[in-house]
Amino acid sequence: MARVKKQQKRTGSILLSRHRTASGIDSASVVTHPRFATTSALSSKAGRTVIRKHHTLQKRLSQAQAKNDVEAARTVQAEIEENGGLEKYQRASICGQSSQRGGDSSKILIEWIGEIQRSASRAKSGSSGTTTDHTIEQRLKLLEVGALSPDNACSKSPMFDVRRIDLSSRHPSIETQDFMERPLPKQGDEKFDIISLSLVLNYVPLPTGRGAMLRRTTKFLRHRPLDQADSPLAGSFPSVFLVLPAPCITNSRYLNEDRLAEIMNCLGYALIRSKLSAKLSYQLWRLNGDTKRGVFKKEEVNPGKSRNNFAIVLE
Ligand SMILES: C[S@@+](CC[C@H](N)C(=O)[O-])C[C@H]1O[C@@H](n2cnc3c(N)ncnc32)[C@H](O)[C@@H]1O
Repeated sequence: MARVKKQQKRTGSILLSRHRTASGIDSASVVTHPRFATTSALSSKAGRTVIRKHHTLQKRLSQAQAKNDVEAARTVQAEIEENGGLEKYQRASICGQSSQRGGDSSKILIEWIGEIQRSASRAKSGSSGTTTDHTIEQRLKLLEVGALSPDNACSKSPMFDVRRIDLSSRHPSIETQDFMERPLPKQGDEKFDIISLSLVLNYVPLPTGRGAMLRRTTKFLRHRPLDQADSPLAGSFPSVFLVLPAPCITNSRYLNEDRLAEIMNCLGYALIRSKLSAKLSYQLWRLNGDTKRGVFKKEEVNPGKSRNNFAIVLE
């Protein structure tokens, strides 16, 4: 029993090292063995507590690391492990994805692509007088960053050819990889039509790390014949599917829809679809142009005592 406990703790610290890499603070490159743990259900309240605590501790860890405070970092890391580490956080997130608890965000992406196809079909038949059934000629190459399982809606859809990565894989079809360390594509066929960042940006503890993650997405997207005018998907891809907890946009001192749009526009993105539910903000951003070297600091855009501090900084 004691041995099992020790093993769990060690794994937790490996997972944390990978997380530190994600925030760009510690470049230690550690590859974990894939974990195929079964998911025992957590109650909704317990799951939310685990998730909230994990985020808070990760932020404290990053702050301690930024100050080179080794002792504080060690203490926080021990607390993260006590809280179950990334493994328990992922389990809690999987429970959150179940349809009883808000569901799988990739369903919204599929809905939107269906709408885009239908409106393109209508436009085309309106101009030619004939009805055209537009289907996607080529599957869309999707990079799912922060993939928890291969069973979500986008994985089941024939529309996509999905590549999945996560800091810690829970399934053989998910690669253990930090997106911030993924080698840059050397040629077009290593790029993607869509990158999904669903509840991943808010996992990154520091505002500068979030900006860097958004900037990095632009390097993995490709413009290809889908963009040609007769494709039903012209004007919609390549893009980033960005899902955030709603309060990151609706109740932050440092971020609102306008500020996010300014940041994304600076990176060359234009908003083509969005939806706000009670819990989540879903957005589809098309990469239109070149990234500019704009700088966005942590500036108050929405003052108020009851606001949160979620921010994105572009350096
Ligand atoms: C809340 S879960 C999101 C899961 C799922 N995408 C969803 O929408 O429910 C966040 C996941 O993002 C992963 N993640 C965070 N930063 C990452 C990075 N830089 N590269 C790869 N995965 C990352 C974490 O390991 C974690 O499993």
